[in-house]
Order: sequence, then structure tokens, then C-alpha cells
Amino acid sequence: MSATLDPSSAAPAVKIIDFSLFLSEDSDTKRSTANGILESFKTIGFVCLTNHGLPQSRVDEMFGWSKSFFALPMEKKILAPHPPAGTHHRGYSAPGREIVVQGKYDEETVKSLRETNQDYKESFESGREDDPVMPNIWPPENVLPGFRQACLDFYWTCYELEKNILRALAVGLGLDEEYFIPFHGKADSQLRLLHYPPTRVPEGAHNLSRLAAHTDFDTITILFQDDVGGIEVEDPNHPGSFIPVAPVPGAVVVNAGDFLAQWSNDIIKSTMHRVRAPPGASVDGVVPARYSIPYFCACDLNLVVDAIPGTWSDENPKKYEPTSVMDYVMKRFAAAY
Ligand SMILES: O=C(O)CCC(=O)C(=O)O
Ligand SMILES: [Fe+2]
Repeated sequence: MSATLDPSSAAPAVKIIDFSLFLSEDSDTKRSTANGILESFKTIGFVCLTNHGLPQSRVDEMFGWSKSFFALPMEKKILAPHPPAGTHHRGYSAPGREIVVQGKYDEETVKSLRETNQDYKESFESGREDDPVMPNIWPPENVLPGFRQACLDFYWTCYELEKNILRALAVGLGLDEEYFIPFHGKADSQLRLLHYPPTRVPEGAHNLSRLAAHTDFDTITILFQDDVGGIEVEDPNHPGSFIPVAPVPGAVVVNAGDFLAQWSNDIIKSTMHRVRAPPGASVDGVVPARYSIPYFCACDLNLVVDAIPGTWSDENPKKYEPTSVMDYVMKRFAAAY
């Protein structure tokens, strides 16, 4: 049912679980698969799911749209500008320096990026079209015809997978399979397209950072990645030491966010992760581009949630007060931008 990515390492590698076993009709198989997923969330906060039911052709298509969007000239991409405030997290964010986008990588630039640990990426964020809190910001339709609809279609496809993973978590926690669904009924999620441009690695330099270590602050994140690699997860037993999550064809990487950790009274872990230019991936000193697509699943913003039943007891009391999702999420968005 499951395997580890790096059996030779003492670190608890991220488990690979065949999600079709949860989707099966057999209740024992379902339960043991759900238990495996929950166990991964409790130990390392990450799991890799194969056979998750979202057709690979849809994923490939979305990566195609992402490449087309990021390949547009800068003056077109900034027609969908991310607003200055992080609390309206939609639209296009350029890399810290335009020189990076234009592909002029001089050693000084790379060095200073590395020293300041500046994230070396560009992104495009979208959500559901009728979101009153964060309306979408699209490029004009004629800039990339079909892009808007493709993002929306993929968003709703991810929402189906989100609900199935939430069902597995509920079963793992011994709750009714539908427990988490009404908390995520509005689909207040966010689809993020990410492009890490090719990077020249100066001679002697190691471990170029593409995305600084952070935790996500949602319920769960579903990550689609290309085959370049580079995402790494902090080893819970050795803080400061990171474990690579190798790309598995057709799989998604799923991780718990801070909101779920808190909601679960901290029995589930939200683990630090980062993206680095994978060592050994460079060709003539240039690390290839990385494309990834995280889909962040959040609770409905209008709700107030209290600790999940079964995660607290007299011996292990609730650690947190009931929390307004809107307050929690907005504070984090404001701080992140
Ligand atoms: O690009 C990746 O694989 C990671 C993205 C990520 O962790 C994030 O956007 O929060
Ligand atoms: Fe993340």
C-alpha cells in the first residue's frame, strides 16, 4: 500500500499512498488507507498520493496553460497585477527583479538574491469566480484566450479531490466521512501557478534557494509538481534538516497547513518546507525552470471553528479558543506579502 521515497535515510521519508484504495468500496481497505494518511499527517505533515482520481490529462493541460502564461512578455503579465496588499491575494506577482525574468543572470544578481534569501519565482493566484472577499484578477481575455476558463475548470476539479482527501482525514480521525465537507462548502480555496525561472548557479555555490522555508496556513495543500524536483520538508526529528520530496509521476503531494494543525489541537503537524534548486540538476551551471501548482484548501471564511472532536480530552485539553477563519487567514495573508 505504501512505500518510502528514501529507504536508506534515517529520516522519516514522505510516504507514498495509493489513494484509489481509499476510493474503493471495501470498508476495511478504505479505513486502513485513511489511517495511513492520518499517520503521515501526524508524523511529518506530508503525504504523497498516487491514483488520486484527478486525470493526468487535466494536470498536463494546466501545466501547459501555466507555461503559456509565464512565457508572456512582462507587459502582458502585469495586466493582471497582484494588488499591493496581501489580503487581496490574486493576480500576477513578478519575481523580485525584472532582470531575472528577462533571463540576464549575472553572478552578482544571483549572489545578492542568495544572500538576501529572496524567493526566486513568479506566481499567479486565482480563486472561485464569485468570491466576494478576494475577487479574481485576470489578464484581458485577448492576452491569453482560454486561460481564465482553464484556471476555473482546474480549480473545481481540484475541489473534488480536496473533498475526497478531507473524507479520508475524517475517516482516519474516526469521524463521519462527511465531517469536514460542510466546513469547506464554499470552496474558499486558492489556485497558485508558480514558475521558478532557470537559474545560473555560480561556481562553488550550493543549495540555491527558490522558495524560503515556510509553513502553509490553510487546511491542506495539494501540490502538483513537474519532474525537476526541489521541494524539501523539514525532518520533524531533526529541526533544520530537510528531506527532499522526489517527484513521483502522476502523484500529488499533500500537506497539512497551520490551520488544520491548530484545528486538530496540534495532533496533526504543519511542517516547514522550502524549494531549492535541486543539487545535480544543473546543466552547464544552469538549473532548469521549475513549474508547480499548489491548490490551498481553506475553511469557509465566514465560520468560527473549535477543536475537532476526538482531538482533545480531560488529559489533553483544548489548546486554542474557537477561531474565526477570516481573522486567522487574513492575519496570515497580511503578514505574508
Ligand atoms: O513550488 C513548490 O513546490 C512549493 C510551493 C509552496 O510551498 C507554496 O507555494 O506554499
Ligand atoms: Fe508551501
